[in-house]
Amino acid sequence: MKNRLHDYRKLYEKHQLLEEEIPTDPFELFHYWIKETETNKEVEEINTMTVSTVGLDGFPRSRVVLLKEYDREGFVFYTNYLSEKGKSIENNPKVSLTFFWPASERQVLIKGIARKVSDAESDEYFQSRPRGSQLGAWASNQSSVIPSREFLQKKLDLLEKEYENKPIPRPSHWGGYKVIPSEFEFWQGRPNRLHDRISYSRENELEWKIDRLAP
Ligand SMILES: Cc1cc2nc3c(=O)[nH]c(=O)nc-3n(C[C@H](O)[C@H](O)[C@H](O)COP(=O)(O)O)c2cc1C
Ligand SMILES: Cc1ncc(COP(=O)(O)O)c(C=O)c1O
Repeated sequence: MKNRLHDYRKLYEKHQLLEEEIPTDPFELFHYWIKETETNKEVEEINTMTVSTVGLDGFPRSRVVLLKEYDREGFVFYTNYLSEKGKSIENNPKVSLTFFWPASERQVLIKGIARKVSDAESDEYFQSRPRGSQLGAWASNQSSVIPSREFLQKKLDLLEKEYENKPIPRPSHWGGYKVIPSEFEFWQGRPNRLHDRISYSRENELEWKIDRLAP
């Protein structure tokens, strides 16, 4: 059976991205796009991004994570350092991030190097999470094969008893990565599939080369 999705056809026409209107600093444009998307209250989880890594087997692998912080240096997400992605990053810190905001017909691609954030930063973020999520980080040996759902639940039950009325420390294998970009691409959907694509490549600490790419 062939399932055709040919009739999904959206015309992109909400915005444009023109050289004369963009900042020289890609972080500024990213910030502007996030802030603008945030004003649309119908958009959920604007901080989701796809992080792609190169696995130990040489294959790329992508998965969604939550962007928790960004500044003029980079983009931070939190995860298990011993997960598949954690092991991949330790072996090869070259990653890409992809944001897709359908409501504003925009995509942002980022190429960069992932570095662990400091223990102090990871501790601070971990302590801000709900206790359930903190215990979840202890309970889940992320990416490993487990026998059943019950196995996880039992671990959680034991952890709840162990940490009853006690602060929950951050597992040393759980923390943040900051992706330091060397390239950004801002994609704005336009009619006739002739989208605007503006790329920023890092030239030095402060300067970026701006190019328009064919859609
Ligand atoms: C909306 C959404 C947000 C997620 N956020 C995170 C996150 O911030 N950190 C994380 O480790 N996994 C997050 N996940 C789960 C990951 O997609 C993935 O399943 C998990 O990190 C294991 O990936 P790996 O086995 O490739 O390392 C999220 C999934 C979704 C759908
Ligand atoms: C496995 C996993 N770890 C971490 C996170 C980040 O969650 P939090 O917002 O609790 O830090 C998520 C979010 O979905 C997740 O699924």
